[in-house]
Order: sequence, then structure tokens, then C-alpha cells
Amino acid sequence: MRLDGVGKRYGRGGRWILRGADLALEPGALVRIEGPNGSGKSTLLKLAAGIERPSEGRVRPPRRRAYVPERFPPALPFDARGYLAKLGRVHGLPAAEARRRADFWLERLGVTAQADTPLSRLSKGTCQKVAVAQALLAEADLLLLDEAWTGLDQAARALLDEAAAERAALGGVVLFVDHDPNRLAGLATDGYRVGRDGALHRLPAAVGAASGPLVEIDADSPDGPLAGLLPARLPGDPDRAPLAGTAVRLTVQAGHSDALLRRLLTGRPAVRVLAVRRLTDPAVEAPPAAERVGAAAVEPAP
Ligand SMILES: Nc1ncnc2c1ncn2[C@@H]1O[C@H](COP(=O)(O)OP(=O)(O)OP(=O)(O)O)[C@@H](O)[C@H]1O
Repeated sequence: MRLDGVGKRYGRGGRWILRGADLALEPGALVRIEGPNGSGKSTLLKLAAGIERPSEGRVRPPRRRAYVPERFPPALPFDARGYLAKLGRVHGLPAAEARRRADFWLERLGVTAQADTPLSRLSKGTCQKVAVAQALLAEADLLLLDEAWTGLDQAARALLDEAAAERAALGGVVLFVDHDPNRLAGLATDGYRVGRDGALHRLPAAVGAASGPLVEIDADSPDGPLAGLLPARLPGDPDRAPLAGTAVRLTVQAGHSDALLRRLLTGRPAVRVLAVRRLTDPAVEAPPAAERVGAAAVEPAP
């Protein structure tokens, strides 16, 4: 996912909202976008989603994109299930798979009882859950969340935290805007601020970068040495260290450990989990912040 020298103004002669915005994100990036009201955060996400076109520069998104807008369009002529199944088709899923994923996310978000209710009759929070579901069911390479947590109840907020982290852990790119400065703290891999100059300025490591406790998972497999059997891509991109016999030790950020365990226990190869330990001293275990962020320029605070 790249932005190269992207500029945006609404209408000829309008003020430049974004100008010279550059961004290059690798699979697995979970990135916070900050900036004061009106600075252009939503504009940036809309450009990445392909809803707005840049006035200059280029947006190079990955193939499959999903977007939760700041405001869900009111009064769409669908019920929740029908809308999600339709959006699943728009995302390129076969009809049966679109319906299956629609029901899966309606259930996970606690909306099954309102699945057949017209969207126009749903409460604001329930509508927001439907907006979240339409983006998550796409399993997109680029997930854009614009204040997507606003209006959700606590359980749904936690579920969206988990789903966003899982998308990144599985190799997607996630860009999010949220007024809560602690949103996905410890899981975000990076952060950027939309500056007054319209460019993107990398945030200091402490604001955006993943940090915090690690979890060690010791596992083996009845099928042979596990280190050689595991897929290249695993949630959270754990460090891998072979243990005696067929076992391996996987070390991952605590926020990714549930997704990693779920993948190990439900996928191939067959895996036996021998031990799960939370490491208590992240300062010792985590790489130094400078190593994670490199020598990026950091805009001084206003
Ligand atoms: N469709 C539009 N037509 C004209 N101006 C627009 C349009 N959309 C946004 N703007 C203007 O662009 C500027 C940036 O808006 P944007 O919504 O991207 O900011 P934001 O940082 O997301 O703001 P907030 O934090 O309040 O959501 C604002 O001045 C806004 O009024």
C-alpha cells in the first residue's frame, strides 16, 4: 500500500487538505492516523479506499479494500442480512460464502436478532455494527477504519480491536482513525499525523509502535518437527526457536497471542500446545524503540 506525493483539494481553487503525502506500508502494518479536526484524516482514508480521487500524486492500494466510514449512510433499502450478503458479493465473494460470512459476523457482533430488520429501523449502534461487519467480512488486504468504534458497545469495541489486530497479523494493512489515544495501543505498528502542511509525519515510537508484554507458546506436532511444518505467515509474525524433539517456541506480542493460538489449534499441520507463558518484563524482551521506528523524521508537537 503506497501513497506517492498525494495531494487533495475539494474543487478547483479549494484549499489543499493533503499535499505531498507519502506513505509506504508493508503487509502486517497496523497504523494509527492522527490530526486535529478538519486536518484531513477522513480524506486520507477515503483516498486509500478509492472513494475520493487524489488531485495530484498516486494512490497504490492492494487489491481488496474494505472501509468503515465515519458516518454510515442512513436509510439504505435493505435489512442487515441482505445488505451484508450484497456487500459480500460486491467484495467478490460467491453468494453462499457472502451469506455465510454475513451470518458469522452478525452473530459475532450480537446482531442476529435484528438480522431481518430494515437498516432504517436499527439503532445507531446496531447500524454501526453492520457497517463494521460489511468491512470485516471482506477479509481485505487493506482495512480502513474511520472512527469505526464510535457508537459500539464495549463487547463490539473489543471485538473490533481483535479483528483489526488479526487482519494485520494475517498480512493485511490496517489504517485507523480514532479519538481514543489508547485505541490499539501496544498493537499498532506505526502512527502518522496529518500535518498543517498537508503531509504525513511519522509519530514518535511511543505513540504508534507495538510494545508491551510478549507471550511464549511452546508447541509440537505429531507429524514431525514443527518448525519445518509451520506456514511462513502466522498471526503476529512470531519469533520461532526450535526446542528439543519436534517442538518449537513461538514468541509473539500478547495482543496477537489469541489469534496465533486459534490459528495453531484450528489449521494445518496438527499442533499440540505444550505451554503458554506471558513474559512479564517487556522492557527486557522487546526490541528497543529506535530499532522499530528507525530514523524517521518526527514533526515537533504544535
Ligand atoms: N466532500 C467535501 N467537499 C468539500 N470539502 C470537504 C469535503 N470533505 C471534507 N471536506 C473538508 O476537508 C477538510 C478535511 O476534512 P476531513 O473530514 O478529511 O478531516 P478530519 O481530519 O477527518 O476531521 P474530523 O476529525 O473532524 O473528522 C475539512 O475542512 C472539510 O470541511
